[in-house]
Amino acid sequence: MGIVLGAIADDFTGATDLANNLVRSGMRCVQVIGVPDSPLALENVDAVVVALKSRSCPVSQAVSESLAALEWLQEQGARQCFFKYCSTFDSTDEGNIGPVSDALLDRLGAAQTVMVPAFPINGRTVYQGHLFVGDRLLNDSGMQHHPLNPMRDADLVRVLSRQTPLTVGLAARGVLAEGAETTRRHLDALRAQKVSHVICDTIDERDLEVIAQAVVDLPLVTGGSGLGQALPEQYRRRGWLSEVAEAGRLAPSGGQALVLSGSCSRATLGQVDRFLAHHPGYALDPLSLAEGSSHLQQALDFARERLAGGGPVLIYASADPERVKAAQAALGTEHAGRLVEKALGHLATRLVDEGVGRLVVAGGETSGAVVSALGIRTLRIGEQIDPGVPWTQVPLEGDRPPLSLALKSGNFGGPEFFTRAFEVLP
Ligand SMILES: Nc1ncnc2c1ncn2[C@@H]1O[C@H](COP(=O)(O)OP(=O)(O)OP(=O)(O)O)[C@@H](O)[C@H]1O
Ligand SMILES: O=C(O)[C@@H](O)C(=O)CO
Repeated sequence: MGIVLGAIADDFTGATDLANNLVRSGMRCVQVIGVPDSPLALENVDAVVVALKSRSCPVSQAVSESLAALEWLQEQGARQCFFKYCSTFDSTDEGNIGPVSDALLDRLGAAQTVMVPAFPINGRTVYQGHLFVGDRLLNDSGMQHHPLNPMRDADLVRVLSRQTPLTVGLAARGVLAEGAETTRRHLDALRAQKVSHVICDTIDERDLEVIAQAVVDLPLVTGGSGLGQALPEQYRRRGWLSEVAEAGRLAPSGGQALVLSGSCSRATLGQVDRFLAHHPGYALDPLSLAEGSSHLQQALDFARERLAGGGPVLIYASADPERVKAAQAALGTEHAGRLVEKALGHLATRLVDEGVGRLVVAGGETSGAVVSALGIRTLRIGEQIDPGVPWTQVPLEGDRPPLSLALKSGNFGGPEFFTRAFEVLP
């Protein structure tokens, strides 16, 4: 018997977020970085999340990597496929949510999928197809300033329709309120009208349960990690899960404590400010990084000195929208981002080599860069720090104890996240 759920996540923090919710709902889950090129031991595993870095790359690359992940997950016997993207629907008019979903549907020979980005516990809800972050519409939530994929429209039917030639429809709250059977019939009716993508309203956990029940037999579901919290119960009812697993407890960790932040999201900016009130931090500036290696060397020296003094230490490129815009105007958006990601990846490898054993990374793209630089292939999910962000554990080479690693999505975590993370760790 193969795995029950095979998930493809378009970034690394998103993958960890989904894996965290699956584990908390009782699935035994492994997260892998990229499509594995060697066989994995998957006994006693119910779900595998393949973490890609396909959110902001060219469409053709996102499609081909996602299809390769699907093929691998099918080889592992996955009964259902889950395309995980951001709860703030991060994408542009070109993609990648639409084209990747289209390609997955086509490869699976399926006529329809649902789009369920909501994550109510973290304030992401959808009503009449409009995405809210807390009490703000998406386009007024700070996401309109995102460095790579500014979200300037909260109407997801409209947003997705710009990304796909297929027809996009809506399962509105009124339908969900009638229960799973009515929702399933609504999906069937839309399918008969050739609606391939159905944006689902979701205002609370109950809606997620209804959706999960209505879509458990679809070959492909898509969305945020909220749906991942509700699906395991449906798999259990189908008898597909053999036992209720407990979220793994990680071995106690040691080593120096470091935070690397490349996220410019509103929540991260607040967390950076709070951390700096009591702890040392060094600001990386893309314009100075572009001038040569001395700025990065200064950051490294700063971190070494402060880590030796006991830490935790923060190195951050996180900056307000004006400063991000200025750097992007001078360097180009992609180049500015790449300079920052490369610098943080370099700091991570050097400082982990030198004794950092507890590492928090903020930002999805940033996490992708850091995890790739560290050559990490698989992650074990451990204690949750805040909703959507668990500690994970990664084996290190030689006889070194494993690295404790937390990958924080830009807008996740409470204001004191960067200090709280180290308090939660055993
Ligand atoms: N000062 C800066 N100027 C320009 N670009 C920056 C700056 N600081 C960070 N960046 C880039 O902005 C991007 C931020 O994306 P990232 O995914 O890491 O964070 P996020 O969007 O807040 O997180 P998430 O995707 O989890 O919501 C990265 O590519 C990063 O390198
Ligand atoms: O869904 C979310 O908000 C996160 O898991 C994420 O993908 C941010 O990068």
